[in-house]
Amino acid sequence: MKQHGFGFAAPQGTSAQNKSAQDSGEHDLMPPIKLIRGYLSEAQQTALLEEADAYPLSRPVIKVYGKQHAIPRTQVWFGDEGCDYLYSGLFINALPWPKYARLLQQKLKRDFGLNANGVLVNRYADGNESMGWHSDDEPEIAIGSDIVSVTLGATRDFFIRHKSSHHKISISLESGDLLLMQWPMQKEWEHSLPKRMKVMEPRLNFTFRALIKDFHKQIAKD
Ligand SMILES: O=C(O)CCC(=O)C(=O)O
Ligand SMILES: [Fe+2]
Repeated sequence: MKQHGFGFAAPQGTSAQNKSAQDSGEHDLMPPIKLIRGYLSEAQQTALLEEADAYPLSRPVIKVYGKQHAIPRTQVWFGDEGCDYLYSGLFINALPWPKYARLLQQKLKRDFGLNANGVLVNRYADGNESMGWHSDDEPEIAIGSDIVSVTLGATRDFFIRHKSSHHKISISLESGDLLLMQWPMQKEWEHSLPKRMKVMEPRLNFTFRALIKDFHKQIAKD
């Protein structure tokens, strides 16, 4: 792979906050998020996209309402040792961090103090691929931790909906954008990535998460 001589330095002007969140309701109920447009430079985006060409993505089959379905996207989980993830009833062993995903994790630590020890990478081949409504509220996610989502490739709409009022907002996420989902968003809000048939290009999304190390080993012992 080509080497990109840059150090994932802290960005200039990480100022935009909630600006492009389109409020579709009458009231001002807003999820605890921060949106940073253009968080990654073009060079950083290229490095990650090129690296991702070699990621061992798979399309696991999960149970939804009692029926088995192949997920409408492909994914891979990278993380520290002991940071395995049980996601939609699926046990995923952490694979070792690739170089640029690791550099991005370290940059998020510098810029936000984020203690992520794993990242779920989702790839949506085109607008026909999607993710349904859910919260990232698995028990192994460390209490009080934020989740950071970084988008590469195609622009896609991202929905956030309040669990009880169903108040919904839509954010158009573009390549290089970062969405910080702050604790306790996952308790009160769900999110989804709807299908968009006009989108022909692939999109990659990295969600960095802080897991309780050895959570599953602990459970097995109990
Ligand atoms: O692709 C996205 O923007 C959303 C990904 C997501 O919600 C997840 O991985 O849990
Ligand atoms: Fe999610």
